[in-house]
Amino acid sequence: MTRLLIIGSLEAELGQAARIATSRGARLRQADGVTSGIAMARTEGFDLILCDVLHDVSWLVASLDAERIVCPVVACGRNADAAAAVRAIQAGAKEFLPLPPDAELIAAMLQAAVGEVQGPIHRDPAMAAVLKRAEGVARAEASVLVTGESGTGKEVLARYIHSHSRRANGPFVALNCAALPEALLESELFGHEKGAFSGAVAARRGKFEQADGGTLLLDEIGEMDPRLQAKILRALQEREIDRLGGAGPVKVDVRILAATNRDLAAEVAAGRFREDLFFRLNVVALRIPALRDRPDDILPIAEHFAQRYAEANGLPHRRFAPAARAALLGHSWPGNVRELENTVHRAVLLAEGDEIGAEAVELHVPAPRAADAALPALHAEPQAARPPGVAALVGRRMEDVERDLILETLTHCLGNRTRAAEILGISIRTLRNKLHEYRAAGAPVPVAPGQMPVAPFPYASIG
Ligand SMILES: Nc1ncnc2c1ncn2[C@@H]1O[C@H](COP(=O)(O)OP(=O)(O)OP(=O)(O)O)[C@@H](O)[C@H]1O
Repeated sequence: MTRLLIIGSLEAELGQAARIATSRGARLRQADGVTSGIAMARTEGFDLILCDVLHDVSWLVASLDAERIVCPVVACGRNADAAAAVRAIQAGAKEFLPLPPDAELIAAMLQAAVGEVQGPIHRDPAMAAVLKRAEGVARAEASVLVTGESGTGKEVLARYIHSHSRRANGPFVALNCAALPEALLESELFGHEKGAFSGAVAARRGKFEQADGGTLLLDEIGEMDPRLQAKILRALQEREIDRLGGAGPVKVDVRILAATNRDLAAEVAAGRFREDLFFRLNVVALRIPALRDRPDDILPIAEHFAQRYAEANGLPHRRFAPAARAALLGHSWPGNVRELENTVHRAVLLAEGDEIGAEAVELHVPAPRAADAALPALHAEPQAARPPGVAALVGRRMEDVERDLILETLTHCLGNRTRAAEILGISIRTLRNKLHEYRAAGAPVPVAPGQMPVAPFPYASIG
């Protein structure tokens, strides 16, 4: 069920949008203005916010961002012209919905907000086996640990488990444990009371409370600090959490799914991950194979995205030409499904003619490990054995070379932070902190594919 917040008056066309959304199964809340909308978003989880352009969309997006409330905002307005759509997108809205509303468009938005409802697309027997196992465990209450390389579809599988569980009508809440520094992650997980720390201007429910009655996905759990691991363990064992600054424990009824692209058993052996928590999470383990190890999935997933991005960009649906299919099948997909999705998205936009030809399928050949490529060995070999290009770096500041290497690697990984951190051999948290610094200094930082605006109308892609 999609949890929708509408900011604006429900009289006239916006009320019509609200009726369409509820008839499609959305749970609706309404706020008269941005301030009350943000207050609601702080305490309740929403999958989507629809905001009338009569209100300050830009302030809404900036406030959500500042409070780290992750929720897509769709702006909507009457008598919409291209300029109104452009302004909304520039203000940070994900899409623009012209009023009066189109029922199909609202249905598509609701579906996109909760992700792939039909579950992972697959044809390969290796993936079919994983899904069969997932369905088998979905109805149990046990924790599930989903592992697999970055971009293989761990979150998609977690949603699939939730939608096949007894909790399907409850909320599905996901949190990326690598995205935040420890102190923020703690308040994000467990919530806080007003005044619990400087900056806690209002009380806020954490993800555990937001997921009450449903499922909480702890993504990239391998990155979590040991002190927080202990708190997660307590939440799992006692079924209660402590808000920061709270007077007493709060009961929560949450099923935990965890995902990681690390080898958690090895992390336990290395003393970086608590063994007791590992056993608690690893009651059922599901490993998603890399895309190169399930080649029969490549074309069905590519067709799916070709259709989806053609629709989203107002283009006709075209099939892949035989040479394009061969190119897709011949690639090793180091970025897995995320890379395939991005490649197909680009191919749909680049293709000319009645089919998507091989020339529109731009594939990135994996680079050698950055550490091998950029740095000379300690016991330097004779000049000729050095990686090419290193001599050209002499005279540059270490800091600048590091920044260029990080941004170049991220571009190579199509904006995928997890993959870039893997290649660079640094933690995702370090990578994110560095990107934050670079962005603050005005450097252009590549955007992750999942964050690329997908425009339902040709003009909404501007901004
Ligand atoms: N089988 C699939 N069918 C359709 N879409 C898929 C499938 N697997 C993955 N995707 C899409 O690929 C992208 C990456 O998937 P997802 O975020 O679930 O991967 P992940 O393994 O959790 O990545 P990370 O480790 O980087 O967090 C998403 O846009 C998702 O919708």
